[in-house]
Amino acid sequence: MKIAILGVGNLGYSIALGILSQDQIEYESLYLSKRNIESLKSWDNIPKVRITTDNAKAVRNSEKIIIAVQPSQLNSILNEIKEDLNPKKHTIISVVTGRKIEQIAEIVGKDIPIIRSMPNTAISVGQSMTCLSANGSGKKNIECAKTIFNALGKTLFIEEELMQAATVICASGIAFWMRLIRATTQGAVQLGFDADEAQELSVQTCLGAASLLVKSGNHPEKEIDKVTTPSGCTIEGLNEMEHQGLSSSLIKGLVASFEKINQI
Ligand SMILES: NC(=O)C1=CN([C@@H]2O[C@H](COP(=O)(O)OP(=O)(O)OC[C@H]3O[C@@H](n4cnc5c(N)ncnc54)[C@H](O)[C@@H]3O)[C@@H](O)[C@H]2O)C=CC1
Ligand SMILES: O=C(O)[C@@H]1CCC=N1
Repeated sequence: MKIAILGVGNLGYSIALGILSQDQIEYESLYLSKRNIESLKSWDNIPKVRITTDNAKAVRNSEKIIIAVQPSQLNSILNEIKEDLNPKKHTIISVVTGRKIEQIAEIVGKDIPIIRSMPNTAISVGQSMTCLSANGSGKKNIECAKTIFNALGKTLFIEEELMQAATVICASGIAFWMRLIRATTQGAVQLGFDADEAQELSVQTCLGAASLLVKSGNHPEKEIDKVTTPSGCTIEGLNEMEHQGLSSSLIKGLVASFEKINQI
């Protein structure tokens, strides 16, 4: 596979880190393109990696074109590369929030295979949850996107109309889970732990809770039932959190995020 990432900012950088650190992705070349390449200078010596500001050159020398720019930058980059795109050679994989496959096809043409993808920043450590959707010709090439993103976490193919919801749950979700971890860390400090220990306790417990569900496939309440001793401290804490609106505030936050994303 010859891969290009156009727009190596927060997410593009995380994807590049993930590709470079996973041996399941066999790439012949990885072109990394951004406007100011100063921050990527140290990557210049990595075998098969090419750093450039020339998007068209990156496209000419690649097959899978991952576009990771801000929504407002998308049209200009598509206009820059459209003459170099060939439907028999290229697949566009856009991770741009809120921009539909149809909007990309309007600029590059309907024949170009287009895959819309929504990973999250945990892709840099091979633990992304990545949702994918595609146009007609993109669907034929979906395996290449799955090869990349399955090596960097898990993937789910979804209808494109669910992509905004997936963005909130999975991409913004990283920030939401970070806040929950931070809050439990703050609680642990208040209860007597040093900050470093508090974070370790919180993070490992979070990982343990997620791992229990991954391994068992159980509903969270089944695992909660195992922890909540009758009249015990867990149910006391849990009920107080719910009286204060824990589940309700999380759901309202997700819905607010979803409403905002539809305006982007
Ligand atoms: N940060 C995140 O967790 C996630 C971001 N996204 C989406 O991914 C996209 C990128 O987000 P970020 O990485 O956070 O943005 P960013 O602003 O950090 O990165 C964008 C990069 O593209 C470069 N760029 C802009 N125009 C260019 C051009 N014409 N040619 C080459 N490079 C160009 C910029 O210099 C910058 O390095 C956005 O659409 C965002 O909504 C999606 C999922 C998660
Ligand atoms: O906050 C945002 O708008 C972008 C989309 C998902 C993650 N970051």
